[in-house]
Amino acid sequence: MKILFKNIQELVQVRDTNVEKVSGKEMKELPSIKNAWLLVEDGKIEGYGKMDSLPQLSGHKETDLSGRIVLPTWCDSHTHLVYAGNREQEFADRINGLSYEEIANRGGGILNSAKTLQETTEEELYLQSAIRLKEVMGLGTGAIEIKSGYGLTKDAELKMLRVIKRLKEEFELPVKSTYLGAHALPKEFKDNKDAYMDLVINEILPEVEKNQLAEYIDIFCEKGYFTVEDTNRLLEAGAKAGLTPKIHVNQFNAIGGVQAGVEHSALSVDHLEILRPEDIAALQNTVTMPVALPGCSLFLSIPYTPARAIIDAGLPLALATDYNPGSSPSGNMNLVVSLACIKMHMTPEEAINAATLNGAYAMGLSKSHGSISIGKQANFMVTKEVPSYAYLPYSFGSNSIDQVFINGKKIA
Ligand SMILES: N=CN[C@@H](CCC(=O)O)C(=O)O
Ligand SMILES: [Zn+2]
Repeated sequence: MKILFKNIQELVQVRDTNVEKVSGKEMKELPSIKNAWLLVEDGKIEGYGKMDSLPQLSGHKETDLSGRIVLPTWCDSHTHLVYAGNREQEFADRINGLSYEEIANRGGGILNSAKTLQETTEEELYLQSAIRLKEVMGLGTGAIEIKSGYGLTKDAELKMLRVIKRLKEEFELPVKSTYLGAHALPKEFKDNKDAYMDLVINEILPEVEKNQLAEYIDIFCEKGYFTVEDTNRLLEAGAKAGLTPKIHVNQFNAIGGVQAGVEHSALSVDHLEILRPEDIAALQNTVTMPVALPGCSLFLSIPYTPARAIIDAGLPLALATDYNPGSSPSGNMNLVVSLACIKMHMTPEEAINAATLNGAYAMGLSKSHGSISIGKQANFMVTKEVPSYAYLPYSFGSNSIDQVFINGKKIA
């Protein structure tokens, strides 16, 4: 069945399918068509153009979108959406003066979430996660990556990854899965990190590979968590198991994680709140997408990723939510796009490019998602009556998204 959307006030992010990411100055350009039509057939984008070029059609359904803007759905390339319970008590502790690091050192933080998750059944974990996924889809997310890393035992890591697999099977949007066994060191391994790395690499990874539970591999490369040596060791083993790296680096300290990611042809290096000129230099002419997570900077009151330095150096940049219970308990990409404009000095065009096409690239999806292009999946969102696309980040905190379509089907 063909569906025609007509009289669209502005159709945003229209591109040839062969544009897989945008970098540097290109990020300021957001190609769009005013007073447009969009034709969808069998879940894919069949055509688009200006209303005065609308072809003769028959046997199709029509929807009038006067006054509405249409954009591709958000591509959220970094989340920890599968988790059990919440950590609002630690939130209160931080308000009362404890730092994220102090909370982690007291056994809170990631280890706190891991304890709760280990005690939660697989079914319950699925149900909690499915509620979050439905919520973010309603806010315009049409492709998502989800990590393990709150299990930290063989059973619990595999439980998380099976839940991600079930979300993949039961939801229409593409879900990419990342194995993050090396997220934090469990208490039992406090004095023996190598033994934990052995578990992550020799016990859990083979199961992940055998059961095809992940596409990507991740590690928290950070002082007090895992070193560059741990990162190299894990990523080598991951490559043998067919997993591409997407790694946590430079959140609190720059210790060489960017360089390690680039050397292993990481698809993305994420966080980058603390970035040195040599880290920016290392990213030049590579396949690695830098990913900023401004929700985490807001929530933890840490620096924002220096987007201007990255983009002005000619690099691409993607934006993602980092949705997780400890450092970014929001999966709202609209808020992320607003924060990028307000706090990271990105223009609305740069922020929308970063949250759509470049986000798709950071999940290996830019051939099928992230722009309005003929042959791509018809994943798009329709705004309420708003004056322009810049109104979306400008009106931070308001929900300007009225309808969401995944594979041409209205899901919200
Ligand atoms: N930094 C490491 N992992 C998560 C936070 C985990 C947590 O605090 O639960 C992040 O990306 O911010
Ligand atoms: Zn994260």
